[in-house]
Amino acid sequence: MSRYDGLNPKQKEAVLHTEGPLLILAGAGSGKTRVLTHRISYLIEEKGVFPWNILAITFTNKAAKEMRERVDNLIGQGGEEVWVSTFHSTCVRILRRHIDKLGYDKSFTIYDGDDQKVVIREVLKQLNLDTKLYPERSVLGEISSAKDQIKSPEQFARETYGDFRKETIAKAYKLYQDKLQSNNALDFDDLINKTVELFTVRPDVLEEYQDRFRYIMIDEYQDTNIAQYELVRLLAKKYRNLCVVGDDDQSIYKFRGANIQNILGFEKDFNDAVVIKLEQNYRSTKNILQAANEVISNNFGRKDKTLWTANDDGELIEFHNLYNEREEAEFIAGRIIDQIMNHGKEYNQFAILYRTNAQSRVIEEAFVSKNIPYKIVGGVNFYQRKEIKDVLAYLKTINNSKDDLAVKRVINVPKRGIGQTSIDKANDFAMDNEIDLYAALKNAKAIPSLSRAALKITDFVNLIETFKTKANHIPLVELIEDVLNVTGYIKELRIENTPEAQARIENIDELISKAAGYEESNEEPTLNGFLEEVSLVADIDSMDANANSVILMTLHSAKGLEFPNVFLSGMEEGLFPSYMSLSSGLDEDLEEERRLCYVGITRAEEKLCILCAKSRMIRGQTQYNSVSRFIKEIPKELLKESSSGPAVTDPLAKVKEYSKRNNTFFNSKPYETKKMPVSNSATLDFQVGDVVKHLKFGPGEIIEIEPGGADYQVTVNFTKVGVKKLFASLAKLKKVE
Ligand SMILES: Nc1ncnc2c1ncn2[C@@H]1O[C@H](COP(=O)(O)OP(=O)(O)OP(=O)(O)O)[C@@H](O)[C@H]1O
Ligand SMILES: [Mg+2]
Repeated sequence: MSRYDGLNPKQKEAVLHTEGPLLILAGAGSGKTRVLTHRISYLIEEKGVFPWNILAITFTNKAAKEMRERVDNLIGQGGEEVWVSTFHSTCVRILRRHIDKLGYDKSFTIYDGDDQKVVIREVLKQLNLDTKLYPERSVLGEISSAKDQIKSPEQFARETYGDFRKETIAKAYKLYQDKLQSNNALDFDDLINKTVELFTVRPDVLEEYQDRFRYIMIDEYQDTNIAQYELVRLLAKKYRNLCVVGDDDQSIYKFRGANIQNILGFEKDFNDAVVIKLEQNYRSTKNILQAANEVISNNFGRKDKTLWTANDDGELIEFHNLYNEREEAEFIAGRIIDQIMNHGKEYNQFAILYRTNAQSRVIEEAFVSKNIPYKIVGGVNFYQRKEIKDVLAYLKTINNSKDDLAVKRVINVPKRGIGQTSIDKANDFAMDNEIDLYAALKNAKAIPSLSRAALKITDFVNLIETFKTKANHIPLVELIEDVLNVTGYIKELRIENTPEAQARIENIDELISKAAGYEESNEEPTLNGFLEEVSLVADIDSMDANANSVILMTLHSAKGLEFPNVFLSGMEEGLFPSYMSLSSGLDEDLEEERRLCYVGITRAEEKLCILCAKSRMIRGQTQYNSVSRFIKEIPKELLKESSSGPAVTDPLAKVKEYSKRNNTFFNSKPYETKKMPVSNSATLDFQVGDVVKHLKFGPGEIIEIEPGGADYQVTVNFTKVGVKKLFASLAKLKKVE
């Protein structure tokens, strides 16, 4: 039996169709990603294609890593020669070799969102623009969307002629771009656009890559933007072996320029494309899949698809309407503990998904107080932390001293008596002479009115120069340690000796471990390579599938992933669908939210639990929102209220919870009021004085039983762990006869 027999006939057809354009358009969990990995192995093993002739593009680094693992498992040796990477990493690899042809240095730096903000701030200042009228974020947003459409500053200016505001933004865009170039830096959008530019101005380079990537595959195709599509179109033009897989119902990045038209455009640009539809879902239970199908069927203007599954019906979908966000968090925590203690589940089988990053904090707090290990994906990224950015800025300065931002970040960190005025003078000097800041610093003595600061600047330059020399001879880890010691950075933290400083030291240690790992896993580790790897790590990479912890992330980050148990939290009007999508009044915005909901529901394999809160603190204000319309779109026979109560620790909250369950739960039609099923506490089979056994704590004696609203609170004196108060319905105590 061949490994391809495990595929259904449609999937097999897609795997076997290797020559010419192919579009696989299919719903969630239908095996699109699986088809791609099998296709790669089929090309290599059955068609004799060289691994290095294959390019597979995924949406996140995490997805690339997973695909790489699957490919390695399928084909073993040689698999590592296949390029499996995101659009951004693919472009970085190409640009590192060829960007000099566009007038950049090959050691260019990649700017993240924070770096971009620093640059745009300078731009707005230089153009004397009022940041109230031109907020940084919105100017950056407009620049980014111009870049998504591959519009140069000049083209943008031409198209906006006559519109004063846009003309001003065009000027800002131009200056922003000039600054990036003189810093020898690219932002994330540039990575794609510069590669397209390279391929356009240098057909010879394009052809080299066309010959290299004879077989191209793209996952999550529905979320590519115009620039990315152009890149693919160029690469695939010669051999036309392009296979894209996607689901128009999961297009959730319109705000980043993703363009559903690309799916339609594909059929136009490659008019002989074969289209294959997959209709069987292998991921979810019947109930979960039906709920997803029902919700998405409310969108108009979609390609109609019928997705079915041979999986079991599974459990009903739970829905809980809680009092506020804290109770929601407590509920989730209680439920997870119950599942772990009484149902043999593991932490890593749970994922909590939410619409906005800010929702995670309360859930995190509940988890911390209950000792639930968790990993948060997104939010404050490790690489956004001050100390990490500082150390990296040193490394960037050593690697590419044209990077003015990095130089400015470290020139007086730790403090070495170089004040802002001196830095400004050096900066002016650099601008006047059209050189980079570091070059100006090297010439400090020539800068007028620097006086004593010139000496200190020269010391700084000498320090960096020593590191530069060392960088070529010593391992990366040693270089980082050297930087930390010689500059006194670590000493300063040690002297500070606060828990916060300690945490910073631990983070730096973590970065050193990261560098050591990089050196071990790369045959030719370089400082440049390390910085590149680090700057490409999207938030999602902090997720380690092997770690046994609960995963918290936004719905956007969850795309393509699957988990046995999923909690969808904060399903309220104004939060999900978002206030923005409701207030715009545009159907397309609401439909994008609904697609996001479809993505969320279809992440669940076995169990889905949907939550909402009657009141919620958002940006410091309590809001009272009604139940999300998306919940109302799920047929009520698929929903149920769970039978075990939440682990509410505050007794008053428990009473509130009880009255809510019996009076107000589901009070908004179309749902009927459902009575909380009598919890097992009503039939307690033990009394005070009995010896009982607990799954985790072992044997103990019942000291007290207190009746509560919906449950009993039982006080037990355990032989091993002492006195504990437990909720009867959660604790599952067994009387020892
Ligand atoms: N023919 C098959 N037999 C058994 N399991 C399958 C088959 N096809 C897919 N699966 C399993 O179904 C699950 C979903 O597959 P996959 O992740 O490839 O779907 P997808 O279409 O890419 O989903 P999404 O739209 O969410 O990205 C995976 O666990 C996969 O291993
Ligand atoms: Mg997929």
